[in-house]
Amino acid sequence: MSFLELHNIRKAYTLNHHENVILKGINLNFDRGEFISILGESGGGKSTLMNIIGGLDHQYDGDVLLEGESIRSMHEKRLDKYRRETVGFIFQNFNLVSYLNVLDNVMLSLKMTRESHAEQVKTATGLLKRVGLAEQAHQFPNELSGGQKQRVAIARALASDPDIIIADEPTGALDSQNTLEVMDILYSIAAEGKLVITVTHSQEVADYGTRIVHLDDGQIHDELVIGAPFDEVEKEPTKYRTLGFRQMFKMSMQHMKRMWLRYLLIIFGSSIGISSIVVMLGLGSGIQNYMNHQITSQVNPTAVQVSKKTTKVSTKDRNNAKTAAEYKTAVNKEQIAAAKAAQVTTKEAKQLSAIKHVKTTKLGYYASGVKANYKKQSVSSTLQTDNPTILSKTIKQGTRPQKNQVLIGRKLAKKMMGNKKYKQALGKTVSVKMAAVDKNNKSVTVQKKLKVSGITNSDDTNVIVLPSTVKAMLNTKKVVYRPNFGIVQIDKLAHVKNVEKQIKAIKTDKKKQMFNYTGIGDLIDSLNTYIRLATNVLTGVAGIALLVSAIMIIVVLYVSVSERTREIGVLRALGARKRDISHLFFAEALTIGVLAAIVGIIFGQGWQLLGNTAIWSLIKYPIVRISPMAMVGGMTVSIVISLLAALAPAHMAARLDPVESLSHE
Ligand SMILES: Nc1ncnc2c1ncn2[C@@H]1O[C@H](COP(=O)(O)OP(=O)(O)OP(=O)(O)O)[C@@H](O)[C@H]1O
Repeated sequence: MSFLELHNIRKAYTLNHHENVILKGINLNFDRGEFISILGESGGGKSTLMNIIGGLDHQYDGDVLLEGESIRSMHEKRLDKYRRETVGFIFQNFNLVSYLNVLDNVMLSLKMTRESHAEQVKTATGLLKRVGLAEQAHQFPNELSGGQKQRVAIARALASDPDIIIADEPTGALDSQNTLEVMDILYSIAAEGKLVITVTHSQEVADYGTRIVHLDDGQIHDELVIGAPFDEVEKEPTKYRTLGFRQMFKMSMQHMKRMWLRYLLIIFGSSIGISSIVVMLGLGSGIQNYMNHQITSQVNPTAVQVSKKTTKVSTKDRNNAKTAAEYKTAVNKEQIAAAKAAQVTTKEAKQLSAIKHVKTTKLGYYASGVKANYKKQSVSSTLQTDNPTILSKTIKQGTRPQKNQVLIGRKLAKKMMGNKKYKQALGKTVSVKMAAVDKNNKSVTVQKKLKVSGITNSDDTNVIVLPSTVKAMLNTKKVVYRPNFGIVQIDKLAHVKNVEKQIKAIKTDKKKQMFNYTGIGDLIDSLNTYIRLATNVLTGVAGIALLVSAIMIIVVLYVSVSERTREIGVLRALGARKRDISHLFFAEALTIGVLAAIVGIIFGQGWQLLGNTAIWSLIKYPIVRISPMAMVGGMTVSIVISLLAALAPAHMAARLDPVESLSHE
């Protein structure tokens, strides 16, 4: 059994329904230490045969046996391993990776060995020394002569220490001096006990071999042994591994660095989409915060004022009254009935407190038809006991009322002191007068002098006092203090709507709705929902920019695949797996995604600064607020979009046929 055996290899191409047979049954045996020259005319099928031996082409009849193992029946993974570990390719047109320097081109093969990085550099440097290129290690392929390029290719083929070196027209593009040098190197490789198979149409080159095989018209015409094979040399077994994502990522970086302008533009383009999304989200949350800030600076949205739902008081007596006295009595009765109906009891307050998410229920007293008298002026007012719906921040002068004190609306202060001097109302004494119903169901008027403790910024004539003040006022006429509203304090704005629903659901004994409520929590909640909706719509519109950037990434990656087709062929010939090839493009997409997101977020911050500075003089509030969540979201969207955009190009690259890739023009 020979080291490598070709059994009846037959290969045909079908073009326009016409079968063109290229190899017509090739039988050959090769051993280690042989330097085989396959000599033949152009178009005779030499390269086709090399691709079959090298495991790049498996569309043929017959078989290739490596130490008895059929290459034809090798599954993909084993075939990758065969190319990685057993075969080293040298091509007529060198096929160096243009964006890698000489050392990195040689290292490409070494990356598939388990040597440490330092060992790999040492091996690669040693190989470059051997082919006479130690000085050029850091030059790029376009800075080398043809002969130098081919020597780099030889060093790369040797790097993984393969058993077979396949050289397809290695001197085809070289002058005679370089041909001589390259053939000398190949000869020395064979002398180390490796199997070297070269393809040539030059008799002179073929004469370097230990055996010349004439291939013509797809057949072996004759074989000529012109030298003894070299002895096998014992060698240390090399440990191999596949190219990992890290390696492919590094290669992508090197490629992107070489093509920096293209990638800079695409990153810039994609970042516009990301920054628009981030800014839209920031604007949405900024507007929401601003509106909430504006509203909550005036009212407490989580406090709901609850009062009894007014039932119709019968006006029968009033309508039937015959005398003025009867009419007055009837009205008095109506007032008593209304006051009674409006009363909120402790038991009912407990019912309100029992609702989920209600923190407290505080009872208070409210009266309309109140008169606030100061000097000769009498101003119509409403009285209310102090409660959490009155926010301290609305008190612009003075403080909340203590006992026998009153907090008044700005309008009342203006009426008392005049528009310009209204602040002077602070500390003045106002006589507050209101009607009440006493124990004997008689309408009485109660009155008390109260000191102004503060002025609110609300434009009304309201007077706000402590319950104890009202109690004392009512007590002057022996009227019992009966609260007629409740303030329900809810734990969170989001629960306001639900609590309000439940307040509405509380029924009287007669199955009628018991309470009415006033509060703006549900309004704010609805407002927030609308703002969120508008933000989402705007973000969606900004997302169109992302769609455009996704298309740009797809186009750039397709261009990249097309430009790198040969490189893909070389990588496959060196033993890279399909997965490694697709990783090459996913790594590019990932880099674009991450960098576009970073640039987009920086742009977003810039827009935020610009927008907020521009609007500051107007509203004194930062209207754009890019949250960390929005930034994380922008980053995620950018990466996901880029990776999705890479799916098709990466898939296409991975599926490229190695032979076709290598012959790509
Ligand atoms: N993909 C293909 N489809 C159809 N025909 C092909 C294909 N690849 C190669 N051929 C044909 O196969 C024949 C052999 O090609 P091959 O490259 O093996 O020849 P060669 O002996 O290496 O020639 P050269 O020395 O010029 O490189 C040629 O006639 C070529 O036209």
